[in-house]
Amino acid sequence: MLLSPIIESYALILQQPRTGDKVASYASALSRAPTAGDSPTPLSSSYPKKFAFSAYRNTSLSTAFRTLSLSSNNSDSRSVSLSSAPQEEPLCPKTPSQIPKPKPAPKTPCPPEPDLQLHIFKTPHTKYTVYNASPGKITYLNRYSNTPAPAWDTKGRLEDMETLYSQLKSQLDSAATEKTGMEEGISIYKARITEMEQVRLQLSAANQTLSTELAETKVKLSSTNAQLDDMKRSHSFEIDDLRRKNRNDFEDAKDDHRKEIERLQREARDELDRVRKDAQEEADRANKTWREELADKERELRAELEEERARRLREVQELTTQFSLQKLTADNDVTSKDRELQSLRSELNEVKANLESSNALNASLKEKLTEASTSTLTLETSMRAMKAKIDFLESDNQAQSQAFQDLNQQMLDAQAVAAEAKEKLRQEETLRRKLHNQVQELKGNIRVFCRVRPALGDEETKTAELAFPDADTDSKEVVVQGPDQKSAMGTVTKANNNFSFDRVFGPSSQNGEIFDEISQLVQSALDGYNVCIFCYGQTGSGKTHTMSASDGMIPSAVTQIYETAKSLEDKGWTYSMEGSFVEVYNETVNDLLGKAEDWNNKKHEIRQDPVKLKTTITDVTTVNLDSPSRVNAILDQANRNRRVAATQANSRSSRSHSVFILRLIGENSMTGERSEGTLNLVDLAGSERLAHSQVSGDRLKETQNINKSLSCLGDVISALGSGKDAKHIPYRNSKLTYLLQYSLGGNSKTLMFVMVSPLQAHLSETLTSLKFATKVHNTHIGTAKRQAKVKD
Ligand SMILES: Nc1ncnc2c1ncn2[C@@H]1O[C@H](COP(=O)(O)OP(=O)(O)OP(=O)(O)O)[C@@H](O)[C@H]1O
Repeated sequence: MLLSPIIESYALILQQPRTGDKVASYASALSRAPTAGDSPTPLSSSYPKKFAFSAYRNTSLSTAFRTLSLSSNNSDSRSVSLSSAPQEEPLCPKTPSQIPKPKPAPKTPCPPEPDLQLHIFKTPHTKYTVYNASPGKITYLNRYSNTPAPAWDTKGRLEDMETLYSQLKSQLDSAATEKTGMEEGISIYKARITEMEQVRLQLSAANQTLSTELAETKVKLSSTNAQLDDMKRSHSFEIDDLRRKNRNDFEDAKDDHRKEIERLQREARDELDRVRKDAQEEADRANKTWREELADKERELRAELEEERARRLREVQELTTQFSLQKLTADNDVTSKDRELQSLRSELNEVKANLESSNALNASLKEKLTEASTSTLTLETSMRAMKAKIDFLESDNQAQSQAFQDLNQQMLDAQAVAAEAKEKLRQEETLRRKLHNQVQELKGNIRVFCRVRPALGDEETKTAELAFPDADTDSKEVVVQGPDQKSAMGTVTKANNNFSFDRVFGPSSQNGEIFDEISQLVQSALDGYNVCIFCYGQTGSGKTHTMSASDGMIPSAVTQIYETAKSLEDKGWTYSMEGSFVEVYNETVNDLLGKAEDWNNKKHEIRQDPVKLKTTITDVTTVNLDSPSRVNAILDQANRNRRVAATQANSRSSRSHSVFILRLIGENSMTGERSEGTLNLVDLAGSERLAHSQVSGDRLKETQNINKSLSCLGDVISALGSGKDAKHIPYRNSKLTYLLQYSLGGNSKTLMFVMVSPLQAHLSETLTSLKFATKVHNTHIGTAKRQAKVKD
């Protein structure tokens, strides 16, 4: 009975799962081992013996013995054993190194536990088996018969007990030995634990050190990161600076490159100018030759003329003397004079021929200039090619730098040459102006052209007899058959009236043809001279058609001036054109570009500037002619105003003089020269004679005023021809002559168109007009001299 708790403890131990944690299981079993007062049963088996010792470690030997004795008294068994106790490794190794390491759980399932049996062997003849058939029940068996042991076998039991005692003692000894071993093991464990503690402390210290180092390393790392960031920032700044610098360098290089290209282009242009200059030089040489020839001719002609004049004067004196002395001799002298006159005529013809050859030279010069323009075009083409070349060169700067330098040199040379060419051109233009003026002077500063208009509509049958004998050659003569004349004998004859002018235009002539003849005068206006072109003739003779038709003198002159001014821009000239258009009606000046309604209210005064030789009209409209098309608008407005002012029976254009005043101001930016010319284009009122017009009242007054102003015009021209001083020229006698004061006489150039109607009904007026024109034609103004003859 006393052994049952121990057996139960064993059973519990044996029933524990076979895990590695045996120590915990045994401790648990011992915790339930009998305490003082219990009766432990010593174990004889070798392996559980240790635990028996443990079970009794707090029990005295006597108590243990007694307990066993008591137990043996109640049983036949002499020994106790655990028949099915597992033979496992020792639970408590002797050294720390023998501490069992946990083993992994067996992979195969454990075999089923057999019924627990405890065998205790005491003597050779007695056997006690403790059999635990069921919990709490122990049976003692005879060792031989394996039947329950008899209670009476005391001796056997004592022997068994002695045996058990000796066994117990030896077990206790061995337990003590084991205890010592275990204590040693414990001390070893302790030492080991101490060691491990030290190791742990060392490890802690090392850990601490490592932590500190880690913290320091972290600090260093963060400072390194900060440094790295700083470096990155500074590096990025440096990169930015470098980029900026690179960009600036690139821009500089680009600028230099662009400048280089511009310079090369300039040089190319200069090269072009140089080539142009070469062409110009060629023209200059021809021009120079021509000029020299012209100068020679001019000198010769002047000398001849002077000589002829002196000779003629002498001859006239001689003839006069001889005429007074001998009449017969005078006849001979007259004959001789006729011959001389003939010779003079031939000389005059010669002079004219020379002039024509000069004109031909002029034309050839023009051709050369055209050639020069052509070569300029060629040069422009080559310039374009050069530009393309420059573009190509741009693509490879490095390789082309040498070529650029060469080009640069060439262009510098060309620049110098171009400057020279420009200077020569300018000199050429100055010379051309001078020569042009000389030619105009040679032609005469007053010229008369005659124009016969065609018969219109049903006028064909009523025309007068007009002939143009030299129409195929000079076109200078017109022959008008006069009215019937009865002789004393009663015969009726018709006299031929021959008129000779600078140029005669027949009925088939067109405005364009006429303008060609006067274009040189327009050029003179551009060169700074005052020019006056007026149309004289009876009503309906074609004055307005010649002046103001769409292809008339006024539009054509403006167009030519505009074009010439543009072409002179190359030579440094800039022109401004101002136009005004007035009429002189009944000795009053009206503004044709103003409002016709204002004519009665506005008074316009003519003001003269004797210093600048300039005429101005107060309060008159002045239009800036910035394009040729403006002139048509001006002419339309003038016509509208004239229509408003006209009465039913009185066309205003027939009864007033209209004056188109074009002021041309040129400035040369190269030379600083300035020119100021005026072109007056005058459409005179009808020149019908008072006696023929048979009018009265207002019409009479108009006619009187017209005749007065036309007569004054004749007087002024006559006075100019007689060489009178400017002070004695009667400009002030009429508004018309006063207005044209600085455009008639002096250095000015005058052209009169005498307009002729082809009608028989107008014959008388035609003859009167032609005679007046002849008078003007015979007037010599300025340096050029003219001679003309009129045969009645
Ligand atoms: N050369 C010409 N060719 C064709 N028609 C012309 C020519 N000359 C004049 N005419 C016509 O003759 C007519 C009269 O011409 P215009 O009006 O020019 O004369 P005018 O002398 O100016 O007259 P007015 O003194 O009244 O102004 C117009 O119808 C005009 O078209």
